[in-house]
Amino acid sequence: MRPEWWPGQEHEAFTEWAISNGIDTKSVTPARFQGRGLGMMATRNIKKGETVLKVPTRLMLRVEKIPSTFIDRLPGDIAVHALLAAYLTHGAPDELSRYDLWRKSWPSRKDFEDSMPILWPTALGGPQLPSSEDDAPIDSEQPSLLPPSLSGLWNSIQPGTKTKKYSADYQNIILQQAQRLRKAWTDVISAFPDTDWATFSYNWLIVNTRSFYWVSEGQETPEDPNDAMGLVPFADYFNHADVARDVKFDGNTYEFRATKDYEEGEEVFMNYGSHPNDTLLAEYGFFLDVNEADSIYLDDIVFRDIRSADQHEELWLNQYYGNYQVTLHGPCYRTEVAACLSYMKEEDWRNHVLEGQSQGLDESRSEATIKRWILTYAAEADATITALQKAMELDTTVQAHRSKADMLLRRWRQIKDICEHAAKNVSV
Ligand SMILES: C[S@@+](CC[C@H](N)C(=O)[O-])C[C@H]1O[C@@H](n2cnc3c(N)ncnc32)[C@H](O)[C@@H]1O
Repeated sequence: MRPEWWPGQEHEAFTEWAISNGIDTKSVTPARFQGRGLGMMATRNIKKGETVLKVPTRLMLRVEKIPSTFIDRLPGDIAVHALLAAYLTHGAPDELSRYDLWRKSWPSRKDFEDSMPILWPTALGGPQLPSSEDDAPIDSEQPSLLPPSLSGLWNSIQPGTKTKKYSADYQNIILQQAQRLRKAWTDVISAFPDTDWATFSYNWLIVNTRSFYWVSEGQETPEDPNDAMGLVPFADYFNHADVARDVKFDGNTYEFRATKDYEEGEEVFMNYGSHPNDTLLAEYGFFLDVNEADSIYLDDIVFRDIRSADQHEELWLNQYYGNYQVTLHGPCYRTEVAACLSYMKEEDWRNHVLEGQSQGLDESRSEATIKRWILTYAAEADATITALQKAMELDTTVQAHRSKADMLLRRWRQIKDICEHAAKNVSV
C-alpha cells in the first residue's frame, strides 16, 4: 500500500527527471501534506546548516532561456513576470517540451481559482479582470469582504485622503496585483491576439506563486525588484513557513540549506519572505496560523485625523508618510510619530522627531490616539465579520464559494485578534 503522503505518479516521474538531470535531492522528496498540497519531506535526519537541495541553474526557466526572436515580438517594457508567462503560453512546443514533466507537477487552474483572491468572484471581493467569466458589475452598496490591505476598501469608515504617492508594498495588494496582470495581458495580446485568457492567467499565477529571486551573474539588480525572478525546477515544491532562510545561488547552482534541524519524515520548509498574512493570501493563496511577520496597516485611519496640507508636508519631508504598521506586539514607531503630529504644533513635532525634544508631547494622549485608531480597525473587523456571516446565509454566490468565505472569516478573526492584542500593548 502507498503511504498517505505518496505524491502520485507524475511527481515520481518528475523526481526521476530531476535526479537524472543533476538535481541533488538526496535529503528531500515531494510528499503530500494536508492543506498544503505538495511539499518537501525530509528523507533523513537533517541538521541545521546542511544542504537540502541543489539545483543546477542551467535547468532554470529564466529570461536568458527565452529566444530573442520571441522577446522581440513583445513590448519593450514588458515585465519579466509577464514575459515568462507569455513564453509558457506561446513558446515553441519543441523548446517547451523539456519542461513537460515539471509542468505536470504544478497545481491546476482550479487550485488557483479556489485559493487566489485575484480569481475570486466579485461578490467575495475579487477584481474585475479581462475576459473573466464573472462579469457582474461591482455593486458599490455591497460590503467589501476582503481585508483592506488587499482591497483598499472599508465598510465602517470613510478612509482619509492621501495627498502624496508612496510605495506601500503591503497595502492595496490585490489592486496592484490586478494592475500587473492587466498590463501583462495587454502586452501578450499585442503580440498574440488569440491568447486564451484562462491559459495565460494560469501561467501568470504559476510564475507568481513559484518563482525565486534571480539575477544572472555579473548583472545588477533590476530597477524593479519584481523583475529579478526565475523558476527553479523541483525547488518549487517547498512550502512556506516562518523559519529563517538560507538560500544562495551563483552561475552554476541554486542551493537551499536547512535553517533548523528536521527529523526524517518531517516537512522541510522555506521562507518566501517576511510577509504579513494578507500578502500571503493575495500572492500565494494561503496564510499561516502563527506568523511573527503578520501585521495590519492604519494609513487609511490615520489620514482621517491628519488632514492639513502642512501636516502632510511635515510627514513627507521627514519620511514618515504612510506605512503605519501594527503587529500583535503593538504599533510601529512611525505610528507613534504620526500620533504626536495629530495634536502637537508642527514646530514642536519637528523638534521632537529630529532632536528628541519633548515640548508639547503628551504620551498619554499619543497612547489614546493610537488605541482609538486600532479600535477603529477592530470595529471594521466586527462589521465585516457580520456582513460576511450574513452573505454566507443569504448570498447564493457566496454560498457557492463556502470554503473561500470560511478562509476570509478566519482571516478577519485573526485581524480582530491583532487589534485586541496590539491595543493592550500600546505604550509610547
Ligand atoms: C512554491 S509552491 C509550493 C508547492 C505547492 N504546495 C504545490 O502543491 O505545488 C507555493 C504554493 O504552495 C502553497 N503553500 C505554500 N506554503 C504553504 C503553507 N504553509 N500552507 C498552505 N499552503 C502553502 C500555496 O498554494 C502556494 O501558492
